[in-house]
Amino acid sequence: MCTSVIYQAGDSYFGRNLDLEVSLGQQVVITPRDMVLNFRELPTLEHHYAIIGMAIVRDNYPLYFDGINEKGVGIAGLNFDGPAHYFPVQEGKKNIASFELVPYILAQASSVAEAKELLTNANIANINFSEKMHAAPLHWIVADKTGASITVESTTAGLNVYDNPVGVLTNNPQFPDQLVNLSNYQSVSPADPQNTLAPDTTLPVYSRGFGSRFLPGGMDSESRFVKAAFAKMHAPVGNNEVENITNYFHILQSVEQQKGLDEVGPNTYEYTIYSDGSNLSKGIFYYRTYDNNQINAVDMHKENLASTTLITYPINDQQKIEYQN
Ligand SMILES: C[C@H](CCC(=O)NCCS(=O)(=O)O)[C@H]1CC[C@H]2[C@@H]3[C@H](O)C[C@@H]4C[C@H](O)CC[C@]4(C)[C@H]3C[C@H](O)[C@]12C
Repeated sequence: MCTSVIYQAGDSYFGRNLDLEVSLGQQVVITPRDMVLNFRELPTLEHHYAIIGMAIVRDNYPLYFDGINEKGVGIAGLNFDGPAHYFPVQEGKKNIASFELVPYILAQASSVAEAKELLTNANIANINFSEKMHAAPLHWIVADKTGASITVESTTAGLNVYDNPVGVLTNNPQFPDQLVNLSNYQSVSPADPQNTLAPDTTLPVYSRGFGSRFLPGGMDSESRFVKAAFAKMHAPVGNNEVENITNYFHILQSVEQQKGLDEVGPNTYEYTIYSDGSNLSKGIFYYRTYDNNQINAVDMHKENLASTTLITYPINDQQKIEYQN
């Protein structure tokens, strides 16, 4: 499972938890402005916005899991196994392979509104990256530095682009159903509840956090959607960048999957392999991993974004304990 969130705190922060049972060897990858981006069914982009995100590189192509661009737009792909449906190439449409959607949007959109425009008359085409690497069943959240966000889902009904009023995405079911489910939890609150059940009877509030008593806590995607929405909606705004990114990771940690809790096969467990969060205004990409709680950062503006070749940073996966004696 995965969870993605946009959080506004002066600047906006966007990223995700990547939950899977096996690490795919991802790296932090910068695609500079003048690296030629080829598409299977769309014109080549010789120049475009610079991109930073988590990806694997195959045949010199960045297969992004999630990323942001220098204009403050972010996008993440999350599993959508079952409802996801991609179509054959259709004449007269913008045919985008699912693995191209992240670079397609980030290379060209400077806002969610522009991303929507890019998606009009689009078709997510059922094109595999290679014989060995088949299209993954995904849906996507796109967000920008104003805090706006949309959800993009391609199902048998066609391509749906929904406004995302909560700025959260997990996995199944389809996005409108996630919002219906969220309604069930609208009375969940950081404050103590009002006794409307038996107002004339004294019912003790025997614990702090009583208002969040009915918040779901499972690993499943509906539970994570509700919990992440609650954590994000009530997250404090920090006084500076360090406080904000710290708050951001606390939101993601509220739905982090510890090893051993989500069995996806005999003795095989899905877990939060990495969490990342970017400052959409400053172009700084932060991440932590399951094995390394320290926050690491790559600032895209410290690289030559006018260059023509991919820039990669290996993941810093070693736990660093600061011994105090
Ligand atoms: C598995 C990842 C999503 C994580 C997630 O949502 N897990 C939940 C699992 S579940 O609901 O509980 O089943 C997705 C996110 C981005 C995906 C990758 C990116 O789309 C880039 C390429 C695209 C290629 O078509 C397939 C390999 C791939 C490298 C993808 C592998 C995998 O499907 C990734 C890594």
